[in-house]
This record gives sequence, structure tokens and C-alpha cells, in this order.
Amino acid sequence: MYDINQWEHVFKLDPNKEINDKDLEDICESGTDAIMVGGTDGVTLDQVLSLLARIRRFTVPVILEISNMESVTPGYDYYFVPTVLNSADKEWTMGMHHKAVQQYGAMIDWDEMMLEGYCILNPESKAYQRTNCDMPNEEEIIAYAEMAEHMFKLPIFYVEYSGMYGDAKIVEQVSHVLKHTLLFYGGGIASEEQAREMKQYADVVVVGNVIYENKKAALKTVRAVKERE
Ligand SMILES: CC(C)=CCC/C(C)=C/CC/C(C)=C/CC/C(C)=C/CC/C(C)=C/CC/C(C)=C/CC/C(C)=C/COP(=O)(O)OP(=O)(O)O
Ligand SMILES: O=P(O)(O)OC[C@@H](O)CO
Ligand SMILES: [Mg+2]
Repeated sequence: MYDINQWEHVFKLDPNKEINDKDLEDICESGTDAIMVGGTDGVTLDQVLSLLARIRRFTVPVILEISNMESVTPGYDYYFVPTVLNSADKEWTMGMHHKAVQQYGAMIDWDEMMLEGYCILNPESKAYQRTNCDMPNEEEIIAYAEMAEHMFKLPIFYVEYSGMYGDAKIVEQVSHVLKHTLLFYGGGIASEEQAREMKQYADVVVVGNVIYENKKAALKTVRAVKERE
């Protein structure tokens, strides 16, 4: 299913982490709507190519979430490009993007590329620290979501708690101000209950680390999200 508007569940695989063939097969055949390949650090072209070749044995759509230009390669179904809205540095909102477009603009298929407006809310996460984020309060988070929807018209607003289960009330508030922009939630989902709770408000729930820590629990999140009325 290649229509992102229909997606509800995505597994995120970190190219910088090992996964054996059986686990990869179970994840790809789980009924998830897509596999996203991405991580904050240590992402190399070799890892990104190798995961792509292994995931391609299955029919699930596969997305590269770009974290650096060195590891971009053709062959993915979609390219998701993060722009970190609560970063204090222009570099992470549009600076790297500006350079990338100057260098690779002619090669970009714009229909395959989607910008994700990230709001990173876990100060302990690598992504928060790497991109020099500021911690927004509730009103500021809502304002970022409104900007994503009405000013920048981004296809995706991503409430990111990478590594930590987040505040469902915030996700609920954000859901009220988004109509066209899809709401992605990711961070710390390790059980069916958590997946179900965040799915009440998010269009798409993203499940990452638990794949490597407890595959059985990870697989159950797919059913939890999809069973919901
Ligand atoms: C060859 C070909 C097909 C070319 C075309 C490709 C294409 C579509 C190019 C687009 C050009 C473009 C605009 C590129 C953007 C350039 C770029 C590098 C932008 C910066 C992106 C960015 C802000 C990265 C920062 C890191 C970040 C926010 C990553 C998001 C993923 C994330 C939060 C992962 C969480 O993992 P982590 O925190 O590491 O968790 P662990 O602790 O578990 O690892
Ligand atoms: O790894 P976890 O904490 O599940 O987070 C998923 C994803 O939002 C990370 O970018
Ligand atoms: Mg991770």
C-alpha cells in the first residue's frame, strides 16, 4: 500500500543496528504499512544499501529517512527528510537541505520526497542533542504544529520522543490542530497498550527500539494499532 494517507503503523529500522534474517522477515511480514530506515548517528551508505537489499525481498514499502547526504542512495520508495522545527540552528531546519538541493537538485524526484516537521521532545535523545533543540512548552508545540499545517503545508508533523514514551495529552492537543498534515508519533512504544493509546490521536505510530529489545512485543503493536475500531 503506497498511499501514505492510509498508513497507521510504521517500523523504523536503524541501519547502525544488527538484525538477523528471521527477525527482519518477521518485521517486514508483520502487516505494518511501511519500513522506515533511519537513525541519528553512524549511518553509512553500506548499511543503508544492505538493509534496502534485504527488505526488498518483501512487498512492504520502504522509506529512507535521510540523516546525512553521504548515505543517500536510489532505490527506496520514498525519501523522508526531517526538518527539526524546535532546533536552535538553521542548519537542521533548512541549512543542510539548502546545500543538498544545490548539489543534488537535478537528481531529486520531488514526488518521492516528503518533508517531516520534527518536534523533538526527549532531551536525553541523540536526535535532540545532535540537532541542538530547545524544549518547547505546550503552547509552543501547538504553534509548531499550526505552522506545519498552515504556513509550511508540510505533509507530516512528527512528535518525536525517541527512546522515551511520551505525553499522550500533548499528542492529543496536536491532533486537534492538524487537518491536512499527517501526525506521526514515535518514541518508547514497547507494548500494545502504548501503541493503542497513541494511535487514538496520531495518524501513524512509529515503532523503533523495541524491535531490537523485544521482537514479540514489537510485532504485537501492529495488531493493536490496526484492531482499533
Ligand atoms: C540519489 C537520490 C535518489 C537522490 C535524491 C535524494 C533526496 C530525496 C534528497 C533530498 C535532498 C535533501 C533536502 C536532503 C536533506 C539533507 C539532510 C541531511 C538534512 C538533515 C536531516 C536532519 C535534520 C537530520 C538530523 C537527525 C534526525 C532528526 C534524524 C531523524 C531520525 C531520528 C530522530 C531517529 C531517531 O533515532 P535515534 O535518536 O538515533 O535513536 P537511537 O538512540 O535509538 O539510535
Ligand atoms: O525507537 P523508539 O523510541 O521506538 O522511537 C521511534 C522513532 O520515533 C525514533 O525516531
Ligand atoms: Mg532508535
